[in-house]
Amino acid sequence: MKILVLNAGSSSQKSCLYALDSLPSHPPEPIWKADIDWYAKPDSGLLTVKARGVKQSIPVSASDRILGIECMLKSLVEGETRVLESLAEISIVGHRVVHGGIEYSTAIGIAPEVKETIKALIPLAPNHNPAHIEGIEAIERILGDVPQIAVFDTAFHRSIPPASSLYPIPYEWAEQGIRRYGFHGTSHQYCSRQAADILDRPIESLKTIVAHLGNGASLSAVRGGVCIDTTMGFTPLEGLMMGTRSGSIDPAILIYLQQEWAFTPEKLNTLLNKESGLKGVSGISADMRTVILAMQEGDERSKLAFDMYIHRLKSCLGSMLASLEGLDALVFTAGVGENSAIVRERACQGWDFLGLQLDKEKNESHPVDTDISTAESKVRILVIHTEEDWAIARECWQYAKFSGSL
Ligand SMILES: Nc1ncnc2c1ncn2[C@@H]1O[C@H](COP(=O)(O)OP(=O)(O)O)[C@@H](O)[C@H]1O
Ligand SMILES: CC(=O)OP(=O)(O)O
Ligand SMILES: [Mg+2]
Repeated sequence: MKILVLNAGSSSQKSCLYALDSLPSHPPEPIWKADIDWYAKPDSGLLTVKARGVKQSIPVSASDRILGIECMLKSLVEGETRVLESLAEISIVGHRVVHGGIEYSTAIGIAPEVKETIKALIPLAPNHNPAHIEGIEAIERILGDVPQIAVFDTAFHRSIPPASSLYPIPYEWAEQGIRRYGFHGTSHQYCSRQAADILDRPIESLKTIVAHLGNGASLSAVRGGVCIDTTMGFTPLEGLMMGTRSGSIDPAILIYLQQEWAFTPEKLNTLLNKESGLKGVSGISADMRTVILAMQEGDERSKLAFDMYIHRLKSCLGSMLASLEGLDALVFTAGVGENSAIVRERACQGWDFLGLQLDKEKNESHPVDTDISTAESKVRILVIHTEEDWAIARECWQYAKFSGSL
């Protein structure tokens, strides 16, 4: 079975193709991978395709994204990256969908009403849900009625109990859907299961915190495989300090900026989502690598941005720890979590009273899917390569199996 996965972000469209005869226990390599960076150049995007040992870069239009996605799919059947005779060989398409609202707690086939719900949720995920709709409509146009599945970032967090999923605001607002949804759920779920596998312990016995630190960043508290708390909220803006997002700030700042500085909601949205976080504080970059380099070269604002990032990460770790009332494993994942030894080191400092001890050497040895705590540590510290695309493909496989199309 050929499963195509589309993972649309605000600034990129990632995609991969899996060819499966059976469901493997470990993530297989996709046979084709593509990535469109819509902002690669001021006037055009850049498509990068990797397949059959070849890497190709092709400029694509950024003003008509559906055309760009068409170009990406053509590379499956044409040229040096060709891996299919025809696009009709694709049996099913899985989409990462960031916001599923209160409506969806599992993956679901994309019927017209599902598409309408994803559209209706655009105000709650303005940087993500429009891109998912583009991806779904591009597939409809190019592949006709191939089954499409939505796998929601919010689904894994539906188990969070009301004491942590509701805000202390007029209760009627909660009844209208203003509550914590949480995001990156596919990654949190995959990593918490993988942690149990690596530790060779039943997931039911584990209290785990997953730190998904990418461009967007969130923590989850997982008890016995069930999510009980997370740092992102009604939208992916709450919680940790991120690349370009502020994370949590006093809500009265927004009232002040509107009343005293005449900021419009649109302006606030752009400034808090795209011009804050590491980028806003350092004034240099949203990319943790660049901020660390500048800090090491003596740039004061980059040092401040880094210190704030760590402070907020540790505060939120404390909050997840309180929800779990204990901790067996702390997992680092996503771009920053998997690659930055200094972020892991600083995040793990000061928890001696918990018996949490990082092994410095292991931490600096580019660890993947491994334990980086000392033998004496009472809490295991793991680095896990997140496999959101594979988790989505697996959902597609299961959906196809149970719907009888396998
Ligand atoms: N070696 C590294 N050190 C620090 N940060 C890194 C490193 N490699 C990647 N990153 C960070 O990872 C981020 C991207 O993470 P990723 O999980 O791919 O994000 P997303 O899926 O949200 O786009 C980049 O912005 C970069 O800051
Ligand atoms: C929900 C979210 O923040 O996603 P990403 O990290 O991909 O931007
Ligand atoms: Mg990501």
